[in-house]
Amino acid sequence: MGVTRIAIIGASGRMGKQLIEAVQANDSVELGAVIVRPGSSLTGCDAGELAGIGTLGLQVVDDINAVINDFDLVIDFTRPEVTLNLLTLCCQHQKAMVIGTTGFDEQGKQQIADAAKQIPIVFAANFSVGVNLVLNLLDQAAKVMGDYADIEIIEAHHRHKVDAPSGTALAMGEAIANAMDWSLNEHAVYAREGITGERQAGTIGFSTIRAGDIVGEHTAIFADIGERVEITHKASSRMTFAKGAVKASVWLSCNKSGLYSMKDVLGF
Ligand SMILES: NC(=O)C1=CN([C@@H]2O[C@H](COP(=O)(O)OP(=O)(O)OC[C@H]3O[C@@H](n4cnc5c(N)ncnc54)[C@H](OP(=O)(O)O)[C@@H]3O)[C@@H](O)[C@H]2O)C=CC1
Ligand SMILES: O=C(O)C1=N[C@H](C(=O)O)C[C@H](O)C1
Repeated sequence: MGVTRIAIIGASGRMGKQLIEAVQANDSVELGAVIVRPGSSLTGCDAGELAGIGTLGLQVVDDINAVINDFDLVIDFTRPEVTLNLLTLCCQHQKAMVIGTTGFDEQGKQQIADAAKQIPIVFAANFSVGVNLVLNLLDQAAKVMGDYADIEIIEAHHRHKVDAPSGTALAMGEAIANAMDWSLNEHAVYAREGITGERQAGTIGFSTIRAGDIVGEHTAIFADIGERVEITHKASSRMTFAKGAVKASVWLSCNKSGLYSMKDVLGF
């Protein structure tokens, strides 16, 4: 089998540019297509110039149909509406997908699961090794402390982030809820304001910070009277996520249709 040819959609974005660089740096894959929003002023420019890594000789396009034969797999870090449109096209043309976009509602997640019956998809709210390790640690912490400790998840991101809580915070909540045999929706407290009353036992509280250029920070607290455990992950570079997405692409190119997580890719 040849080298996997990758298309990057949303190439003008914070993650899009990092992904161009990460694909270019990995010999197991090659950059097949680089796509921006229809009508974007970046159309026609060089993909390497867009990413700030010098000239690559690959032109940025604004119509994925124009490059449909130039790639095997799409990496998508965009917005839910972009991802959901892309699912149909990828199913039609049998293209694998690595999806890092966050902010889907239940219906959107179901559409991804349905598409994965036809094509291979890795879908993860966070492609870093560290966060996926944290998801495992949370399972253990919840099993030991979850039935008596107060559980809170705090996340902090840059001022441009549009969804809250972050996909990672929700994945952390899911990991804890699964360990406790809870439904996250029934146990989550997403907002507190005014006279809230005392904290209810058996809930998972979420708090969100949006400030400056924070790349992504997540903490889960398990607090009892007299002691507390805090499990924290801090990302300091988006390249961590981009390298993880490329690793997932290489792994996915050897796998059949199905819905996979980053934990599947990392093997834990
Ligand atoms: N899973 C993970 O590990 C990570 C996930 N993320 C997630 O990735 C997503 C993107 O994050 P980030 O790169 O910071 O966001 P940006 O806003 O920087 O990038 C979004 C990209 O999507 C494009 N886009 C948005 N709307 C449309 C549209 N309607 N049609 C076509 N293109 C569109 C934008 O184009 P334009 O520039 O023209 O607006 C841009 O290229 C978010 O959901 C974020 O939460 C981020 C980091 C890590
Ligand atoms: O929007 C971001 O920046 C990030 N989004 C992801 C999320 O919502 O969890 C992952 C990472 O924390 C950065």
